[in-house]
Amino acid sequence: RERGLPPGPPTFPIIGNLHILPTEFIQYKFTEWARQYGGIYSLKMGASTTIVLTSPKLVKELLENQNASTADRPASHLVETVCGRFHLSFARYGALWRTQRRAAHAILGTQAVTRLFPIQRAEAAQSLHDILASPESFYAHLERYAHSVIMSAFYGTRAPRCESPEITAFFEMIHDWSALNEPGAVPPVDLFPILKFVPGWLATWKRTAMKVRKLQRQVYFGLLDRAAERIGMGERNGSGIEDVLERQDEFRLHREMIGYLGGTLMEAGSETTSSYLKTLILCMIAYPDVQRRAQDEMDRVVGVDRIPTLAHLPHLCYIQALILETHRFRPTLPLLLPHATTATEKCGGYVVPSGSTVFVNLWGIFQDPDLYDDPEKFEPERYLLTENGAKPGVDADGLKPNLSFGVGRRSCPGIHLAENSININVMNLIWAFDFQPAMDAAGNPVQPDMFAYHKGLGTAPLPFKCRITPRSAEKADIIRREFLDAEEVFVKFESGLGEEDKEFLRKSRRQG
Ligand code: HEM
Repeated sequence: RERGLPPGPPTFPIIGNLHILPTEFIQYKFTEWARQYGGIYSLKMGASTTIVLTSPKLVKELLENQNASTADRPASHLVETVCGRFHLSFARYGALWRTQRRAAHAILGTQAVTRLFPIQRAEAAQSLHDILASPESFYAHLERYAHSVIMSAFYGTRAPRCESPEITAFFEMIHDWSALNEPGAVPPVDLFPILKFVPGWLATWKRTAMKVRKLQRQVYFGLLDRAAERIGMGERNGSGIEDVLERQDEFRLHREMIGYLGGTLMEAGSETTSSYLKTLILCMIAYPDVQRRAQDEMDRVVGVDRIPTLAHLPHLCYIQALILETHRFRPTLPLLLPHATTATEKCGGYVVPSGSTVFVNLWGIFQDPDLYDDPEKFEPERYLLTENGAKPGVDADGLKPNLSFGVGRRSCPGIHLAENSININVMNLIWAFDFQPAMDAAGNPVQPDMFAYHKGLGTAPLPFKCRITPRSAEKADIIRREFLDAEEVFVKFESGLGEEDKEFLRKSRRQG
């Protein structure tokens, strides 16, 4: 470890700390080391340096105050093999990234997402209806919701059922893509470039990477071509792709960039949103008192004879606290996405060399007992005491309530769309349903495992069983009515659907 670097675990010649890195749930080890080495420490990966930040103050000092030199992403041979240089989330900092990011802002900025809100509301109404009809499939219904919103927002075509071909193809691809992104799934080709030359028949990861690339291109460019065809026929519905194609020269985007722009938005926005909502349900089951308090507030402010709207949210203090606590309790991206530095910087009095990888250990921050009382408990009340949920009186500089969406120039451009989705669905779900543990054969409640999460950079609760029932027959009627009313909004996004999707819609609308 070079002089001036933050401290860290002892290193081994050549490999540094590589041998002690866990290959799954790395955030737990990062947190253990943070308690030992402090809010900033370093790891050596071969010759390169990784910095781990577990202090909001130091996150602010490095990633916010020095945002121009900390906005890169680490080089990744895997990403280049699969997506070239056009994957907005993993793109190196530079002109290509800037071009795509500008286009993403045009589609997802505050004003633009106001136009998208009717489709989010309509999709959320379908979600309630789907859960009412088949509560045991709530997992798939939440995934469909999140995916369909982005499909409509960007491509202008929705995905009305879990089995819609656009959903199955996308999730088949994402399954392999997430597995490849798992730390340890691919040999350390970026540290030891010689490994790139291992022939495909010896390297399974290379074959999977090529399969993912093929699937991604089929899905992303297939959707792009369909959207272009629709627009060519004069059918417009205000979706992002219309703006992007119309302003293609102004944005300086070519076909390859547009294909990956849409693909990245689906990848970045779909699983994150559904994972958040699954965690919410998990917490409602494990913390029935919180559920009751949230339901009481919904009934008091919204009433029982109308569905909630965004206008109710400012009057729902406990629900707002619940939303923030769900982000804190199980952050969807527990290490955000890795940043990389393009200049040597100072942080906490230590040197952060140019070319370092920087991880924000959000999990470690959110579980820090110096910042939060009983951090392992799900307690929305903490956000009623202070804006960022920290213990009253502690120095919580840098602890923004929206830290879960990242920091600096790479922070989430989808935050407004995501927050609208979260707000409307949390209100809807709490208003509509009771969530209870599943029963075992002997009739005893089975408490879900609060740590049974998917591994990987992005996490989500593993499938769990529970009982979801409407809170009253009147509410069930309102849900059916809202679903039928949503057709008015949906109709503009359904023209390009396949026959099976259309038949499904005809049937569910007939049944109400
Ligand atoms: C619960 C929902 C979501 C959460 C918690 C979330 C969180 C994040 C985080 C932590 C990052 C990395 C920030 C960093 O590196 O500092 C990120 C990046 C990103 N997010 Fe989100 N996100 C969500 C939803 C969405 C949605 C709905 C979209 C778009 C439709 C989206 C698009 C993106 C993109 C494109 C990036 C990469 C930005 C870049 O590298 O320049 N996200 N998000």
